Amino acid sequence: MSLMCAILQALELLLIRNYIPQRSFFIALGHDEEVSGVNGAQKISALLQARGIQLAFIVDEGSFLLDGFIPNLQKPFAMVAVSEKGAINLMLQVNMTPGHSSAPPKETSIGILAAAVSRLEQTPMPNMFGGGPLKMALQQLANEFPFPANIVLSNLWLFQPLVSRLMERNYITNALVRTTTALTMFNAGVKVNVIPPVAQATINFRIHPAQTVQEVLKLAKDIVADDRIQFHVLNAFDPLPVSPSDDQALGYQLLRQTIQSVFPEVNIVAPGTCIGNTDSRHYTNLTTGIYRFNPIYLQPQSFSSIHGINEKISVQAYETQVKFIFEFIQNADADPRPVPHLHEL
Ligand SMILES: CCCCCCCC/C=C\CCCCCCCC(=O)N[C@@H](CCSC)C(=O)O
Repeated sequence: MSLMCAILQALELLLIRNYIPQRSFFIALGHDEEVSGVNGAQKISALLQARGIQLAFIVDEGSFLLDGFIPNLQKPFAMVAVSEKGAINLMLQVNMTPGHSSAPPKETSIGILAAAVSRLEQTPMPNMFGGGPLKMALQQLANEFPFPANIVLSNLWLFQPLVSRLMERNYITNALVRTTTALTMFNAGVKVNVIPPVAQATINFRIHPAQTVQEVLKLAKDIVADDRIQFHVLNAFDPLPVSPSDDQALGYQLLRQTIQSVFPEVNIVAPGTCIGNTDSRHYTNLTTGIYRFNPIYLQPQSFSSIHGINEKISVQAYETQVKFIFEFIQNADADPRPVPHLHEL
């Protein structure tokens, strides 16, 4: 929400200054972003495609200036998400004969389903650490760590098993190394003395970039291993492709340049994976450069306020958000050539 307001406010400031852009900018604000984007972003994307428009890159929400997420890393760093996890909403259902609770059967629909979802919760999907943006980010961050972590991260060919285990210890970094399994809904029973005929549970999986919808479904079926349980895929999509982050990647380099200018205290800009889902997945038909970055600091203690209690942003952080977008639009307008990568900041 704050990002949307910041975009509009930055545009207003540009208009007040009679700013006339040289290149075309599209501002796409979907009204249903939190519930799939099917009637907003998906339709905007189809309309742009019908008009023959191709985009140099797009920027959406989905990652931050991360502060305190990795133990021993003293300074914050900017993570620009160049990919995004996939997702499956899977509904499990058990149908049993209803009856009077005074003489219950050995197993009920609720008991069978509860055991199944518990198996899913207790059996994490495999740790997929080993490639993609996360490994690149850790290698870029290596020199920011004190000894011996710097040596460990510079030599992932040797220490990969150790690092992948350490990542599992924290529930946020764990989400970066595997497909996550979240039990989000459970419905059964309408009366205290009736054995219910139907029990339903919904599981929200966020798919690691190295896996697919089909692979995760197969794993889930193998873990549940109970023919009495029906599987209904409510909706699903594979992880998003990885956008370029090399020296020639215009969108990434413009973000890096603007981050360095607006947040001079940040030494490292690294590519990463968005663990949530954004509207940007509806725009893969228009560009291969999709970058997710919200120019605000995020600390682990604020993570739970996203979609949680007392979600907020300080006035100062909001002002910086506006400043970032104001500068980013002008930087993107100034020169269509990628900005050379500076290794020493
Ligand atoms: C190198 C280690 C650092 C690890 C830090 C990771 C921190 C990531 C922090 C935040 C991720 C927030 C994700 C934002 C996504 C916001 C959008 C959103 O909520 N989308 C909904 C929409 C669903 S529609 C299918 C969602 O449920 O994801």
